[in-house]
Order: sequence, then C-alpha cells, then structure tokens
Amino acid sequence: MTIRLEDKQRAYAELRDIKANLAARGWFPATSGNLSVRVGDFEPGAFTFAITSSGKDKSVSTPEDFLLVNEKGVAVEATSLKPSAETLIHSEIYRLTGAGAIFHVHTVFNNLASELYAERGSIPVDGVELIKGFNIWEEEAQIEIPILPNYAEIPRIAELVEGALVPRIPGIVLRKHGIYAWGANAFEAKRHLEAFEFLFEYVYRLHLLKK
Ligand SMILES: CSCCC(=O)C(=O)COP(=O)(O)O
Ligand SMILES: [Zn+2]
Repeated sequence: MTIRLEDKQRAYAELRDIKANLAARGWFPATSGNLSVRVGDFEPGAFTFAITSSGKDKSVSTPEDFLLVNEKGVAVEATSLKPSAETLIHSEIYRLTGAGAIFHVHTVFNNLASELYAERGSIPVDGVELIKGFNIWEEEAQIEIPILPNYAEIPRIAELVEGALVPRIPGIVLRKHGIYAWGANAFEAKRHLEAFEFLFEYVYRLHLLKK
C-alpha cells in the first residue's frame, strides 16, 4: 500500500498534538504510553498506521517520535526507529474495529480501577453522565469496561483482545498497566480517553466513600 506524503504528515502532526496535550496532564510517566493514528486505506488484513517510537520520553518532541508500520507491526519505510513494544495490541484493535486512532496511557486511576475489579473482569460504571462521551445516551446507563491480564508477552495479550471487546465500549484496560482507548479519528479517541479517565477516578473515589 502506498502512503501519500501529506497523509503521513497529517498523521504525525495529529500525533504530535495529542502527545503534547496528554503529556501536559502527566499521562506518560516514565516513558510509558503509546499513540497511533491509521493512515490510508483499510482492510482488516492490510492497513498502515503511524505509531510512537518505543522508549522515548513522550513529554518532549523530536524528529524521531513516530514511524509508519503495517498491520503486522513492521516498519514500512527504512528507519532505525523501533515501534512501540505494544504495537501488536494496536494492530489487533485496528483489525477488529477499523478504528482511526488508538491512545494508550498509564495513570494511577486506571491502574487502581483495574485492580479493584480484576476478579470481576470488568469495571462497572452506573449512570454517570460522562458515559455519554461514548455516544451512549440512555438514562442511567450501566456499562462494563473490560479488563485483560497484563502478561509480559505482548502477543499473549493481543490474542485476548478479540474476546474482550464490548461492542459499545471503545476501550480495554490492562490490569495494573493502563487503558487503550480508540475512536474513528484522533478527536473521538481523545474524547473517549478523557471519559474513561474521568470514570476511573469516579469509580475509585466512590469505592473509598462507600468503605
Ligand atoms: C516504562 S513503560 C513500560 C512499557 C509500556 O507499558 C508502555 O506503554 C511504553 O512502551 P513503548 O514501547 O510504547 O514506549
Ligand atoms: Zn503500556
């Protein structure tokens, strides 16, 4: 698949903006987190995305922050950069959802909420207004945000993604690790990520209040 230069540049610019925005909130502690935006045509078995390079300080901007990879997570241009260690999780989410952007962050609240509900396998949220951030408009909606185990081998996590997807929930939490949130484009993926993080903080604080 040939990627047009302007499409690549647009994707890198979107990633640069969202990276700076999320870094300003402290959502990339200790080089954690990764971001991607899909570029060009999509078929479940053939697609390309721009993704953050592995191990970089995501609070600084450099010419080496992003690269293009294919659906297998392999660089599609000659580069010395390594894609995110978690690229295969992005690939699997794109393959299954056809999303346009995926953002992954580690926060204290997403880690706490995942541990609180680890045995249940999902984080329940009841009737909180920001559920509407996922385009779920019913009154007092009840949702369950899926949690996956945080295996050391990323392919082991990636193979669990298909079974964990919940149709109207645009995200998956890895236990004591972080959230993957996605959307049709970068704007929607950011809105979803912000809604998830609000809900994780709410769930955790509510748990403390009830104790
Ligand atoms: C120090 S963070 C551990 C790896 C991780 O979970 C992460 O999100 C960042 O990995 P990357 O390879 O994308 O930098
Ligand atoms: Zn991570």
